[in-house]
Amino acid sequence: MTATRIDGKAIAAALREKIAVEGKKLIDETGVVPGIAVVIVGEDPASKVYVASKGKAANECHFKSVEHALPADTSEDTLLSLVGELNEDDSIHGILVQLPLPDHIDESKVLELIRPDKDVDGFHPINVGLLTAGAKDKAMVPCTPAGSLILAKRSLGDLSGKSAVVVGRSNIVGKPMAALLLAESCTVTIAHSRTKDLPSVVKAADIVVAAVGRPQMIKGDWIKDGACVIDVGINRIPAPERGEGKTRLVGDVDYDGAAEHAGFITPVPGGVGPMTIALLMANTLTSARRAAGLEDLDYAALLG
Ligand SMILES: Nc1nc2c(c(=O)[nH]1)N[C@@H](CN(C=O)c1ccc(C(=O)N[C@@H](CCC(=O)O)C(=O)O)cc1)CN2
Repeated sequence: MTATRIDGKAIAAALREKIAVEGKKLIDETGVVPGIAVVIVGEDPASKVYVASKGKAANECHFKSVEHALPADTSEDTLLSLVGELNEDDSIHGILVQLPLPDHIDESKVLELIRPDKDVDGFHPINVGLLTAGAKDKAMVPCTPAGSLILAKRSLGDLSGKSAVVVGRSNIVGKPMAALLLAESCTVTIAHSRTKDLPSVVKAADIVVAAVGRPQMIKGDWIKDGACVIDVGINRIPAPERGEGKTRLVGDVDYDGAAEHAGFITPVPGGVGPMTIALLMANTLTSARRAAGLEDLDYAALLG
């Protein structure tokens, strides 16, 4: 079997276009301009690229977009004060603090200060609790898992009764992904570094979500024939074949090997990553619509 490649880049672009139309409609009909503030601390090159992409996407969606770039030695108190100001700013509907933060800043303190209704990352304990309690319609859902779910549903249709394995138990991806799959009535296993016989656990799954942060760790012959493989990993590895000192991005899955078994598979780059940014725009629009007293949009349905 040769898998169908899931074109996350194209799907994300289509979704951003739909959001731009809805953003414009909201502005024209209510005067509410969706506003997002992205805060970055330090000089991490990858984080700078992601933050720039978020600003560009927000502009294309007709949103107000504000970037706060703080030096790496910014104190925790300074960052907390900024978040406090953004919480009070009525023109800002979404606040995102780019992760990772420098070691001297307590990440959970910062994330817990963001007002839950402006928490477009979905990392605040209130949003985590709503999602875990099965009330995802009231929550802000983390962008990467929400985007991954859209890709899986577009590939397989109804996920009810399917077996899913999420490899990785991070708060950002693994745990919310498992909650979303459970809400779709999948039978969900969360696998991690202590899981015994990981290849067999993966082999049993109709849906494999790889979010472990280890380049090409999941091998092709671990994948069940016809499975849907969603690769969340973004790892930069040396690529001497491209020239001295060159690198390339790979996922957590051995793409070529897995594509021989899977029915559907996301590439890296061009799979889940672009969906993360599209869903951030979706969450910002949701927050602005809620502030205007409007109901939530169904972004999967909007995509058609
Ligand atoms: N506050 C947050 N911090 C981080 C998150 C997050 O969701 N919220 N996720 C990641 C980084 N991230 C968004 O912030 C992100 C990562 C990757 C991509 C992406 O589009 N990747 C491209 C490849 C880009 C490249 O060439 O490097 C792809 O996969 O095609 C978007 C967003 C950690 N921090």
